[in-house]
Amino acid sequence: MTEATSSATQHNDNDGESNPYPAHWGPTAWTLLADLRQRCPLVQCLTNFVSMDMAANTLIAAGASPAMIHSLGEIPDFTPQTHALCVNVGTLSPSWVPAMKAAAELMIKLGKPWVLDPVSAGASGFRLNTCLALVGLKPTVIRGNGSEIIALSKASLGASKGVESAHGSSMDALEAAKSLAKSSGSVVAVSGAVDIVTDGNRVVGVHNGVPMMQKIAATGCAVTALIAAFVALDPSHPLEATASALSVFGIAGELGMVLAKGPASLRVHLIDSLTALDEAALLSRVRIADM
Ligand SMILES: Nc1ncnc2c1ncn2[C@@H]1O[C@H](COP(=O)(O)OP(=O)(O)OP(=O)(O)O)[C@@H](O)[C@H]1O
Ligand SMILES: Cc1ncsc1CCO
Ligand SMILES: [Mg+2]
Repeated sequence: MTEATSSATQHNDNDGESNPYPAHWGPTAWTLLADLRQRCPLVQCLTNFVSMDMAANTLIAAGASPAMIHSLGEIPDFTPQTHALCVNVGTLSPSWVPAMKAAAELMIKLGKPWVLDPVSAGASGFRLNTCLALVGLKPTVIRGNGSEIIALSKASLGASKGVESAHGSSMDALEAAKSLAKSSGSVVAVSGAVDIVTDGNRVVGVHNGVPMMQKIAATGCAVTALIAAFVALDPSHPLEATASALSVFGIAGELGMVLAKGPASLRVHLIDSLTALDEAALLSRVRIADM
């Protein structure tokens, strides 16, 4: 047993009342990851230039198949072949918007899931209006940091540190996340030390990951792509799929951290750990709780 696995067993050994993490979440997350590796869902990503590499490698490490195909002209032929779509506005320019809308509309028409990452939604009017229009196209899941979810929920420009959250805790965005989930019909996830996932009524917290994950560009974008792959497997249970993807990605970070010397090597070891993640390590580390 590695050092990482042995310490994990201590905090998730189902020792009755002292353990706040219901035992069903481990098998739920493992079943989805095993299914993902078996079915290798094709995930189309219209994503920002910074995240293309990290998101593609995260999808491959998990067992999915990424395609960073974003031109409007290819959508009618290509998008129907996909199992899920990820739209990320990180390096938005006006020429990208028609393709984002067309791909999302086509997924809805085909009854397939799509996921929105509203990077820095409150940074400018153009970005906010684009994100609000995309929310109107009924994403299955919206995943952002605290500032992004608050800006979307209030439909107003707001404080952020560029693409990073200006809010110290994801909990600051809990009410905004619930309200956005209710108004949009989407599952909403807020990343942070504890990732919050809500459908507007039910709320779960995912207590996996390590703080250094924030020091790697595009970990948030990568986990949004991973959520798209998980939702492809079971589109009728997006809350379970989203919480499981966040937990699996966080666990890969925890395991990677054992070998990492800093953010650059954590990035490498996170991808390696996600590739190698087995049932025993996953079951001992999943930390998802009702809130
Ligand atoms: N303090 C923390 N402790 C543990 N995990 C964290 C912490 N902060 C963030 N994470 C994890 O890091 C990942 C990225 O979350 P973050 O909130 O930094 O996204 P983001 O701001 O959208 O990132 P980016 O825009 O760079 O892609 C998530 O998987 C999240 O769970
Ligand atoms: C740094 C950065 N700028 C636009 S998108 C992006 C990646 C993290 O969201
Ligand atoms: Mg982000």
